[in-house]
Amino acid sequence: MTQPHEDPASPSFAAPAIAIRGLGKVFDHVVAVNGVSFDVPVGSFFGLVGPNGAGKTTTLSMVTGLLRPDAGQVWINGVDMWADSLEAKKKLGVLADGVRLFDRLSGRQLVTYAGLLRGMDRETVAERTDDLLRALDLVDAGEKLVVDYSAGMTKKIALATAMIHAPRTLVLDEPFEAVDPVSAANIRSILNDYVAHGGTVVVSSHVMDLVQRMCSHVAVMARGNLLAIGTTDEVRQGGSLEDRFVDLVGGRSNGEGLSWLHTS
Ligand SMILES: Nc1ncnc2c1ncn2[C@@H]1O[C@H](COP(=O)(O)OP(=O)(O)OP(=O)(O)O)[C@@H](O)[C@H]1O
Repeated sequence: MTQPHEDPASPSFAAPAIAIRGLGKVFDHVVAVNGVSFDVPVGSFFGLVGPNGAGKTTTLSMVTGLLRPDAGQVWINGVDMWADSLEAKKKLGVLADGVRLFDRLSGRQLVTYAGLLRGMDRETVAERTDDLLRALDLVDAGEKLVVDYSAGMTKKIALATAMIHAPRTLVLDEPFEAVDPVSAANIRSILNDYVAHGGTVVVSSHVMDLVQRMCSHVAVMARGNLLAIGTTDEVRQGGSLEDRFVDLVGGRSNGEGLSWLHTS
């Protein structure tokens, strides 16, 4: 199980990839995240799921140092994100939702910039940029400005910027959104390979089928609370993850009240 039992600040604590304790955020009286606590084990492929407005992006933004929590703490491989952000951020690669990219750069320039910003030498950055553009099927688009990319291409180039420095943990908010099926399969195999070699991946997604097939662990959030957490098999309890998700979250409406939409 991935529910926390120990204090991450204790010296005997075997640091998970991410430890979250009592994390909370309120926006204008809306409780976006309501004091959640969980661990993401090292080497796991961890899915964070929940309906629209559940608090997934807010949680991931606080985990990755983009949004200051109102309450609680986050440790990345044992390093306190908000006490030592610089050190904690070195261990992370982040694909954030809705964050602007420098889109007047070409794809190649953007990935190169991300590598240099991480303090890598030019030669390694150039080699890895070539590898990433090839793996993500962006070689032809490498010289094109990011502002002219499609939504899926933008997602893929942002993913490349998150991976260039070979972080220990990747936190990816909706990495498959708008991405075509072939590119999604390529991204999945890159991520599977990364996990097989000791990396940790956290993804948020609305696609239950994908999460069930891909993730070793799942957390289900709704209205800022954690409803279930564990290995994917523990959470789905023998059924499909989608059925379990609907059971936990509720809210099926069957289109009631929309009879005016019927054409005959
Ligand atoms: N900057 C903000 N200002 C005000 N309210 C916000 C802000 N960001 C998020 N919220 C609110 O916090 C709640 C959680 O939003 P969040 O974006 O974290 O949900 P989510 O689970 O990522 O949703 P989705 O699946 O639709 O992306 C929502 O009620 C949202 O309206």
